[in-house]
Amino acid sequence: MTPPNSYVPLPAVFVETVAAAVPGLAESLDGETPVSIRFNPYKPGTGTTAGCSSPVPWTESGEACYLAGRPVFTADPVFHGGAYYVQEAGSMFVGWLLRRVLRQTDAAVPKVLDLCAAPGGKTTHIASIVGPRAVVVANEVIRPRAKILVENVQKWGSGNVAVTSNDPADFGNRLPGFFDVVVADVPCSGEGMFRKDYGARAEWSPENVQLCAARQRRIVSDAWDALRPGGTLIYSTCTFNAEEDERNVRWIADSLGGAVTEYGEVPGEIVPGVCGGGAAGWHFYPHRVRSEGFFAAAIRKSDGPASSAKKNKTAGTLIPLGRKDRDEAARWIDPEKGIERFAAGPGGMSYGFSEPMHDTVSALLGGRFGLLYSGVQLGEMIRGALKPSHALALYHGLNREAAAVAPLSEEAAMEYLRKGSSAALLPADAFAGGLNLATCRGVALGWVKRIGNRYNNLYPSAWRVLHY
Ligand SMILES: C[S@@+](CC[C@H](N)C(=O)[O-])C[C@H]1O[C@@H](n2cnc3c(N)ncnc32)[C@H](O)[C@@H]1O
Repeated sequence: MTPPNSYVPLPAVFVETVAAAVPGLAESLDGETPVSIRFNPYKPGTGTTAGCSSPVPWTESGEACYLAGRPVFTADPVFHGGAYYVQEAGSMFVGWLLRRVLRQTDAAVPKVLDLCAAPGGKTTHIASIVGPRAVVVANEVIRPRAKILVENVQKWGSGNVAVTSNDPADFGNRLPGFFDVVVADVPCSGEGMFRKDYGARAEWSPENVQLCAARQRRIVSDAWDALRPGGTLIYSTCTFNAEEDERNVRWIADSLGGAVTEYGEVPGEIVPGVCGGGAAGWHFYPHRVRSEGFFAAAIRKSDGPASSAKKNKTAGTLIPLGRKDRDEAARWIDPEKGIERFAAGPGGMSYGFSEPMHDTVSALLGGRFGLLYSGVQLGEMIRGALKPSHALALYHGLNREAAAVAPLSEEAAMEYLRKGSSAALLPADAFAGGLNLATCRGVALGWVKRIGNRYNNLYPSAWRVLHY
């Protein structure tokens, strides 16, 4: 058996076919991998900018940067508080496209479906761009991966994401015309990862490319009806070959009914894919840009009536909190951050939603979607008092007046994230009596409850930082 990431040569057929068509590509796949991070605009000024070397050219000012080296991210407390996301630079181009798509949409509050969403790189980026009152439905069909997606969504703390775990066809069948934008970051043959992941080289074969291309077409066509007429599909892969990239884009436009959108002003090093005579999508080649391989395209769905054949008319029911519980819930939330509805959810938990998120969650429940998370999980309401959940601690709109704030040093914060209680690193007098919000460099990390000279570290056991 090949040990993890031990050297594997580039597949010969790949070199002779895909790479031969792009001079310089094969050589670049043995070079250094750039490291880049994207900051959380909902938690401004809290990420580490110290290691930034230069901005990622296709992002907005201050949105993302390359780092001079690769720090141990797990040893940085604010990484666990969602201050930034470690994301491949090319993948951030989805944000570049989304901004242009949204400028052309007439939807006042856009609804975006991120169809293949785990672990959440694009989801957190989309949630940052669309604003707190818009709605992102992040879907991941594979359950264990969907759990990681929930964790990353909670850490990001934007409050505008619902997480589902469904087959793409469920969206096409049960929510026709619901979304203004669908992002399909489809599973692919991973040629763009050949530089940093030798496992991807070992798994590559021409047959697998064909299988991936067919699966990608199936995923997109299954979900296509969920996109409203005039809405836009953003299609992306982390591979170079035309089967999964340009040819699939052409197939989507021709067979499903849409037009490939062109945008000017793209940074020059990004190579437009050529398809059917016109530009169709953009290629990120590692010998041209500081990025792993990536491809993205935007396809505007033709105007026409929304499909309604299989429309599910039953809206799900969210049970609103009674007045007293609602007042208690509202006390924990900054009223400026757009949470307008409070409802009881599964497991005795209470949730906060913007109005558009409330409507979306109702539609998802009505369509019997596997809803794993939505809006802001507030916590458990026990006899009129909220026992706040961990997700609320990480929500950017938490009212910091609702509990004492305990600012921790880096060392103390790491001890907290280890779920430790060392008297030397994390003494009880770091906390006020009762409930405390543990923070580091202003970023919320989680809750601590102090009773007398003892305290309970309430960081979730499942998230405990074990190695760094
Ligand atoms: C390229 S990854 C997504 C990465 C993610 N968008 C991000 O930026 O963090 C593709 C995802 O598609 C999921 N997937 C695999 N098979 C699928 C299928 N048949 N339908 C939908 N999604 C699938 C994988 O589990 C994986 O999470």
